Amino acid sequence: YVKSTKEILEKASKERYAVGAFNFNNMEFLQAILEAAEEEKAPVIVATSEGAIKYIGKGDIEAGAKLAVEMVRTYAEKLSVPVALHLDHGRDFKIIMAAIKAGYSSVMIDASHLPFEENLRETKRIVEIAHAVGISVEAELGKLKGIEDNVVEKESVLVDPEEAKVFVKETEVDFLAPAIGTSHGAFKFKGEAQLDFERLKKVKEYTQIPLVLHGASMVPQDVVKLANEYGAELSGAKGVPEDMLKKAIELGINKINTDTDLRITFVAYLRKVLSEDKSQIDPRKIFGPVFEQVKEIVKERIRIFGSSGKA
Ligand SMILES: O=C(COP(=O)(O)O)N(O)CCCOP(=O)(O)O
Ligand SMILES: [Zn+2]
Repeated sequence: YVKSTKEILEKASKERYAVGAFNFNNMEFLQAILEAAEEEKAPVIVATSEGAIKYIGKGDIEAGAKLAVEMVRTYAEKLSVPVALHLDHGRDFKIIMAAIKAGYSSVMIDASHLPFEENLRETKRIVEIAHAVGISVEAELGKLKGIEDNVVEKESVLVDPEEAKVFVKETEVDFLAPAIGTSHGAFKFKGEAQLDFERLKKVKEYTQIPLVLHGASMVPQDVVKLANEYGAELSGAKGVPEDMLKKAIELGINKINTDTDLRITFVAYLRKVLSEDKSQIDPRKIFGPVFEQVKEIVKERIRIFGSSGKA
């Protein structure tokens, strides 16, 4: 059934577990994510980035947002688990408004590329509008970038817990994504994986709101190897280790954005199915087994996040 992002995340924050926020760009990814949540009896957040809305609407933003909402509602109303639809990395005011108008439960205003004061002003503006119509808001502080062990870079890239305290108080934002060293995609971290847990601990203490981890894909090496065996070129791919994810959840992360793990699984098994079933032309017989695997990786993530059985 459909439930608000805010209710889903406040329960997670109180009970110290995390809920997956899985991105989708088409019907099959959405089906796989929702089936996984249902089988794990877990609450789930499904998310579209601005690029996903443009892709679903073939460039027509209103149509894309509307179709995303209607696909989610049509599937979710049959499920026994709570589902929320979220706009990921909203930057374009028109797209954020289109998502709110179409019926998204929450929107991210991503102004983290702007100086602190401008990020705060932009976020405050979206919060005022969204809250007026019962929609919750996520914002980001710091930049999604792997960090070396040097102080200067850390200060310019990672979240400043003191700033986070002021930011959340002034903007009344509902969820915060503090940058602690993760980054999007399959090639995270320059050297060894490292996250700044000290900063995360302080941000939770100072803000006491649900926190979000972006760039959280684990990039499983067995799947990367399989993809490469069937012709992909993903050597050097690296993600967030399981023990670090679990520690981040203990320290107060409640929403975990995961896209790359689904993409890598999709690519590995699509290549495998196509190369093994050379006469197959029925998309259902190709996508069927591929998205079974995508469903499985989502179930694995839900179990690691601790939200299995929390519906
Ligand atoms: O944090 C994440 C995903 O992190 P991951 O790459 O580690 O899965 N996200 O917000 C997903 C961002 C997807 O954006 P786009 O559709 O423009 O490519
Ligand atoms: Zn992100």
